[in-house]
Amino acid sequence: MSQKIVSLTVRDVRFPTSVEQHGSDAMHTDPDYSAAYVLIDTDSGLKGFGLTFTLGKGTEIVVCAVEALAPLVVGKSLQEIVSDFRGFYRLLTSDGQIRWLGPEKGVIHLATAAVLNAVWDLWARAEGKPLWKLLVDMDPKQIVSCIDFRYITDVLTEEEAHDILVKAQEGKQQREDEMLKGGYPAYTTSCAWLGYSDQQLQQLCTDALQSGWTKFKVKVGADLEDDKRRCCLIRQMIGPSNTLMIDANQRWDVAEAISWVSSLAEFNPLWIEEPTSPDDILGHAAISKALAPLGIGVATGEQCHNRVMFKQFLQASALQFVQIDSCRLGSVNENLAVMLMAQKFQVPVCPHAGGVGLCELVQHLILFDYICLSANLHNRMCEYVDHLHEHFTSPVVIQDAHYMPPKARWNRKESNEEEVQSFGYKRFAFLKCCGLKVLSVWA
Ligand SMILES: C[C@H](O)[C@@H](O)[C@@H](O)[C@H](O)C(=O)O
Ligand SMILES: [Mg+2]
Repeated sequence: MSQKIVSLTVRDVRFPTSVEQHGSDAMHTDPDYSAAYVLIDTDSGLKGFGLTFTLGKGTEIVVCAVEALAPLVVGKSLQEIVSDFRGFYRLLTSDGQIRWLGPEKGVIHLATAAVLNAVWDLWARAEGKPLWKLLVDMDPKQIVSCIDFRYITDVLTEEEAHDILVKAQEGKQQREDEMLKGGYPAYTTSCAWLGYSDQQLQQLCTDALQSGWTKFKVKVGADLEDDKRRCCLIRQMIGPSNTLMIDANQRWDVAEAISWVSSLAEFNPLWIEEPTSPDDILGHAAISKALAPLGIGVATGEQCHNRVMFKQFLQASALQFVQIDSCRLGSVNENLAVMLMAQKFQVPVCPHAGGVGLCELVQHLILFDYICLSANLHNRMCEYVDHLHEHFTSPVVIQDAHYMPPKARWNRKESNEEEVQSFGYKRFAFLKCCGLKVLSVWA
């Protein structure tokens, strides 16, 4: 069957997370976790679901951008798209009248991600596999055929990428079995959003320790004395051997970042995340260099808007942890490019997932990264936040602080609408929202 795409619709979905300060940080003090939520319909009845993560009012603009891209998608068949996925990626990112808005950055790139995430979902459903499994089962040639290597061939050519993937085939089955059994290691950010009180932080940390969490991220950057007190509190609670990370969400200038983080070095953080402007590659390099003697790495990526930026971060040794994001970059296609470059530079990938739906999405990418690329778990972990999973028909499964791979197989022939919304790349069918309850209040 051709699976011709007959329509693409997009919804503005918002959650009032700011009311209880969930997701708050030094720059986003009142975030309402939101999504531009895309539905692709085909002539066969098969659907694809995709989203991009945004905050509150900004969602309106992303929705407009998705609508602007829709004519490039409607009328194409899934077969046509995936037989030249690189070409389709370029089509979406190179439109003569739209690319001026980016190119490949900002609102238009978030929209590209939402659309492509839905296309990947459609493909995974058509194959009857969760997305990670679709990727893991693809041969290296097919994987590289999805990637646009334009602007990165000075660091990674198609041939090199292919060789990296071929080399990593060894032990692949064993790693897949290992993941199915024990899952991929995760860390939690949910104990220590900036707007949480000390009491709340302590309670959440106690609960998290009891549930088996060993790696914790704390928001910092608004007030140094507050940061010292909160880091001290959490370090005391988790003990010296558990892992602590800190995240400033772009709050500082370069020199300020170095001195502020040096003052927090006694709490032994593994990384400082987004210490300064996400675009300041050389600034991040300076911070990395200054903090290396303290044993503190620099992590960034949630607002690193494309593969070219990641290329330069890697070339400049400006980051020690690559935080890919399934919605900031151009979906799976561009994330594959970044994971391959990270592998070449031997820098660990630790995906960003602080938002609605990001955990559900990015788990598929990190499973691919481990099984088909890195074969390494040292200093590698995927972020987890404990919010809004109830809005997904199949939320992520965390066991003993590990992401358990989605195992669903979707059989098109036996499906009904409920099943359609329950399997595949993700299952980001926000049932409650699509019932418009949340939408009508918050949109
Ligand atoms: C506004 C958001 O919650 C951010 O604070 C969040 O994505 C964060 O930077 C993270 O690393 O999870
Ligand atoms: Mg962050």
